[in-house]
Amino acid sequence: MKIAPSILSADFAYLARDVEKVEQAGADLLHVDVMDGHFVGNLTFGPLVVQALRPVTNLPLEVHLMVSDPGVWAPEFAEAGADTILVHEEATSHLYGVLQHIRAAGVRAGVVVNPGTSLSSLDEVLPLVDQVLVMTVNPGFGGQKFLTPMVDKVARLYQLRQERDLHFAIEVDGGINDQTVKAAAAAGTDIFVAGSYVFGASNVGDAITALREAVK
Ligand SMILES: O=C(CO)[C@H](O)[C@H](O)COP(=O)(O)O
Ligand SMILES: [Co+2]
Repeated sequence: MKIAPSILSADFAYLARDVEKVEQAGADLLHVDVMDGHFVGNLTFGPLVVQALRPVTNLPLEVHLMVSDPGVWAPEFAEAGADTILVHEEATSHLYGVLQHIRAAGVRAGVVVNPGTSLSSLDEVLPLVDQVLVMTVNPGFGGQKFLTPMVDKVARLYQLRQERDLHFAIEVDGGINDQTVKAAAAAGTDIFVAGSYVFGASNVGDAITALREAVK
């Protein structure tokens, strides 16, 4: 399993310190929630923050683009040093092209589905992506409750991957803690985003260990 702490729940006044903490605690990558106040009702980081983080960590940076114009912003985040860029299916009518451009920039490309979006809408892009992110909360805010019905969606995605002999990583994002991680793992998740559970803990290392122990 890979654990991707979401810096949405970090202390922004001490971002580099918090990133270092999770890196030392054994996190596998860093999840950066980019929100534009339009696609979702919250406003967070721009490419300059990714550029600033790049030299302070060796962790791969994955950028979760919750913006209305992913085709406009993806090249900016690629340039800033993103290792993976995740684009919402719901955000663009040019999904295939945006994913192609991300890959052409030498960056891993992923697609994201909101809880209400069917996996069938990903049919044509699945062979093109390195990662599929299943939202397990409605996007926009950290600290929300895990949507249990999404476990079945992950299981269906896992089955689809096998049937079509594809190799994308399966990721979940939202409401992951030492309980919800179990069902998500059993359904076939490879990468777990965790924001409030990790950064809200008194010891981030203990929180990361608890996630790993919970799925053993
Ligand atoms: O994309 C997100 C919200 O849109 C965040 O990555 C997600 O909510 C993580 O936070 P938490 O683990 O606290 O739910
Ligand atoms: Co996210």
